[in-house]
Parts: sequence; C-alpha cells; structure tokens
Amino acid sequence: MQKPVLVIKLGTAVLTNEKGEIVQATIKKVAAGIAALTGRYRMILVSSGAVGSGRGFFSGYKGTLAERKAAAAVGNPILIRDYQKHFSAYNIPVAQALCERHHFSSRPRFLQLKETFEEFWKNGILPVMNENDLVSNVELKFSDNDELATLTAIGFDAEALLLCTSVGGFMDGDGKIIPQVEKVDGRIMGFVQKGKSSLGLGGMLSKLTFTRLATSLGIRVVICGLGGVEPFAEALAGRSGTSFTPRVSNLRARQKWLASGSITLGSLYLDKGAVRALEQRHSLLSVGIRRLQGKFAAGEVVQLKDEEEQIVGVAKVKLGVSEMTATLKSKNTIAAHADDIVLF
Ligand SMILES: N[C@@H](CCC(=O)OP(=O)(O)O)C(=O)O
Repeated sequence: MQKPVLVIKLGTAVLTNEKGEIVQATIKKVAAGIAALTGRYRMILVSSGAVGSGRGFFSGYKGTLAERKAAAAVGNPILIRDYQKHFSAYNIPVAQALCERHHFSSRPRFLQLKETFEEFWKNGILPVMNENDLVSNVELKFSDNDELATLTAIGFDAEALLLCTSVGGFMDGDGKIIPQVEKVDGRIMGFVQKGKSSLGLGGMLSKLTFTRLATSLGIRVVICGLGGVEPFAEALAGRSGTSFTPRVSNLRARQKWLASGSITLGSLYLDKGAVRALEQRHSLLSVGIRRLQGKFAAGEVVQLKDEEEQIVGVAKVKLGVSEMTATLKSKNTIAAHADDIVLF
C-alpha cells in the first residue's frame, strides 16, 4: 500500500529573523524533522521565504509588486540552495516545484503534476513548492502559500496538513494555544488576530479560512510552530500546536479537485431555498440566485454564498456571467449541474 501524503507549509516568519534573513539553524531543523518522517509519508514541503531571501539585493526595497516578484526570483534559488545543503545530510535530493493557479484549475494539468510528484517520491526526492511569483498573473495569484498548501493537500488527498507559524498554534482570547478544535465555527473565528508578518502574505485569518476548507474535505490540519526537538512528529501526535479535526468526507477525487481548484472568478449569492435544494443534491437553478459578482465564463468555478454571505461551496457553472444575468428571473435554467457542485 502507498504511504499517505503529508503536506508541510513553512511561512516566511518561521524561516527568517528580524532582518528578514533565512535562519540556517531553522532549515537544518526542518531537514531533520522531515527526514525522520520519510519512512511514514510521501512528503511535500510548501515553503515561503523567497521574497525574504531575495529582497536584500534590491536597493531601497519598498515591497512594490515588481520588487516582490523580482525578489522572489532571486530568493527562490537561494532558498533551494539552503534546503539542498541541509537535506543532503540525509541523502534527500530536493526538487523545486514552482506552481501557478492554472496547475490546479485545470484537471489535466493537475493530474500531470501528480504524476511528476510520483516520480519524485519513487526516487526519494522531496518536492519543495512555492508560487511562481515572477510570472504569476496578478488577478489569478494564490492569495498566499496557505492557499497553495491547502489546495495541494486536498488535490493529493493528504492525510494531514501542517501549517507552521511563528506563534506555534491557534490561540484563544487569552493568548493560550488551543490544543484541539472540533469545528471552525463563529466562536473560533472570533479569536482570530488579523495581523500578519511584514514579509509574508498570509495571517491567522487566512490559515483558519483554509483550515475550514481542508477539514471540510476530510483533511486534518495542525497549526504548529517549529519549537521542540521534533516539531512535525510532535504536532502530528497532538503534543504541540492546534489540531483541527477533519469532517468525514465522501467526496470523490474529481469533486475534491473541483473544491481544491476553487479558483473562484466570481460568486453566486443564493437564497435559502437554493441552498436547501443543493443540500438535497439538486442542481442549481437560476431562480435561486439572488445576485452574482465577478467575471466568469461557462465551465469555470465560482463560489456559492448563502444569505449571510458565507461560502457554502463551489460550483462549475454552465453559463457565463452575461447569460446567467439574463436568466436570473427564469425558473428552469440550470446554472450548475448537481455533479459539478461541492458543498463544504
Ligand atoms: N511566495 C512568497 C510567499 C508568500 C506567502 O504566502 O508568504 P507567507 O504568508 O509567509 O506564507 C515567497 O516565497 O516569499
């Protein structure tokens, strides 16, 4: 039987010091922690830190979009060189896997990515993923690497996703790490600190949002730090960080992909009746759509939102935005087929 997949994501703040430099001792610890788990898992490392590693090469760096892209292009090879150095102590070659959204939004491209990763694993190679910042299209960028890691974990049907942060876990209102969260509900969302580190993109809000997506699709998430002797093994054993219990998911691989590729170019705001109908596995009719937002064509994936504007799922739509707008009042037009809808 194949080993399960484990996705570990490292944010900029856990990899860099206050000057924005990559801390070698941290990379060394990461290599030791991953090497210790290779017998149990097929591993994917999603690593931020390219912008942090490269920005020192740009005089008067202010963090404009062009500067970030340029810094990432300089920083990525530096980051990979550091990983190579420390993983070579364990005879683990590393592969750089720079991805963009279309690798997830197109099913054939995603399947190709999966096949390539199988080649890495067969040969004992660790894929190190990051967004291809230099060329990624601004409108279709991943919101951050928490999203990239989540889409990867869902697409590869990972057993667990570790989101490593500088704060070591998810804290309650008193600043104490909550060891276990059964469900990401309003109370849990209420504890979120909106802040984020200056070099990275994600923050706790982003982590929780993606944790909710991953757990709703059956993937366990642990938000953890890099403290302790074996941080990843400790986090997986529930001895550190915050473990989020996955929901039971009966979704098939294609539906999971649909949800993971939720590169949503728009949103449909549904009424209560439409949400109820979708829960009973009916198709979405235009009559249940109160309004829509964004630019999308037939065959693209959009978010579905309820009357409280909470995301309830995603759908691959049968109609583009103008056709759909024209049919909003018509009862019988199918906006999305039941097989192309995934509710969270
Ligand atoms: N692609 C960027 C990472 C952006 C990002 O998501 O950063 P973070 O919020 O620190 O995980 C980089 O490598 O610097």
